Amino acid sequence: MTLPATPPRVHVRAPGKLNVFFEVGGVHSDGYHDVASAYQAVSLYEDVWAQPGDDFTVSVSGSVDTAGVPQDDRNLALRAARLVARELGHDGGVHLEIVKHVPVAGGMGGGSADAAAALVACDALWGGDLGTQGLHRLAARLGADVPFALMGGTAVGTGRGDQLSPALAKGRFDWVIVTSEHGLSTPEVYRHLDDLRARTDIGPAPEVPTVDAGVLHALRAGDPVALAEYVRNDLQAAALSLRPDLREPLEAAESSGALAGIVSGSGPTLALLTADAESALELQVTLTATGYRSLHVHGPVAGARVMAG
Ligand SMILES: C[C@](O)(CO)[C@H](O)COP(=O)(O)OP(=O)(O)OC[C@H]1O[C@@H](n2ccc(N)nc2=O)[C@H](O)[C@@H]1O
Ligand SMILES: Nc1ncnc2c1ncn2[C@@H]1O[C@H](COP(=O)(O)OP(=O)(O)OP(=O)(O)O)[C@@H](O)[C@H]1O
Repeated sequence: MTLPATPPRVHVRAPGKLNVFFEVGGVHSDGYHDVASAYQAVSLYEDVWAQPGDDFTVSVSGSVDTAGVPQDDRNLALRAARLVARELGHDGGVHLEIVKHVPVAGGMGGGSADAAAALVACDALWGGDLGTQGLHRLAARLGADVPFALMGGTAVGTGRGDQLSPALAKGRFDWVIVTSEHGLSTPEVYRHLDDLRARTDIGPAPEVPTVDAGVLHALRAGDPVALAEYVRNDLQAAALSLRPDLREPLEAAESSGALAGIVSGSGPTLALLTADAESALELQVTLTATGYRSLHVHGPVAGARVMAG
């Protein structure tokens, strides 16, 4: 007796990210800003399963509120799948099953992780061999954060944030993240920063955004205390202006043992740096008892990769 063939199914996991340091320069006519980012991939993951289908379809579930995630052609992972199909000349479709753990519109690049995972999954499913460079090229067409979700680890991103070079990081960094019920729109936060720069005294955009050498040194040394001196995010002023309620948990964290606290990317998730895993656990317990939704994560972790089974 022959058993019916099980359709092939590829499982890829991709990480969320924090911007340990983020400097924003001037804006171009296409609406994009020059940036300098020190990215770190952290242990909060998106899982994507890809299996052959007649059309391009997606289903989304997870441990976070997924109500804001489109399940049609606007879904970034589905757009990634279509790009791979076009690139490989593949004429079938795919069903993507996404299980999300990264907060939606939270500033941790969850949609970008889904897209990176879909690129890798579809390339594997259809027997393509796009390779690191081919995948990176497609990733950059999908969004500024997508190439880093492919690469993972710790890296410096310039240009739109998509021109990457790996950064050395020793050991692990323990972070507590504080999540919000409602997300922030990335373009709106960037626009608000431009507006604040034009109207207030927060200072002008840097001519050439650059990651401070102190950040790279602290990462290389595996020294969270030194890193705390340098963590910074230019989008923070805009995110806090749009969401003043974030000031309270930031202050609470800093008085409860965090070495430093910043808004992650375009927010509203907060990233709190701690000395080690034990301190992170203590901080998380304190913040949870105060009523904040918090999670302990660590970085760096690997980028999008195929999982066994
Ligand atoms: C805030 C960060 O998450 C930090 O890593 C990224 O800069 C945003 O990356 P992303 O969400 O992948 O961004 P995209 O989807 O490419 O762009 C969304 C919008 O964000 C703004 N954007 C994004 C990246 C960049 N360097 N400058 C920008 O001004 C633009 O308005 C753009 O239309
Ligand atoms: N697969 C996806 N997962 C989540 N959001 C998606 C996806 N595809 C499209 N989107 C849209 O993108 C928006 C931003 O989602 P995402 O969760 O990536 O935000 P983010 O983490 O703030 O992004 P970033 O930090 O890269 O700016 C969502 O509000 C949603 O409308």
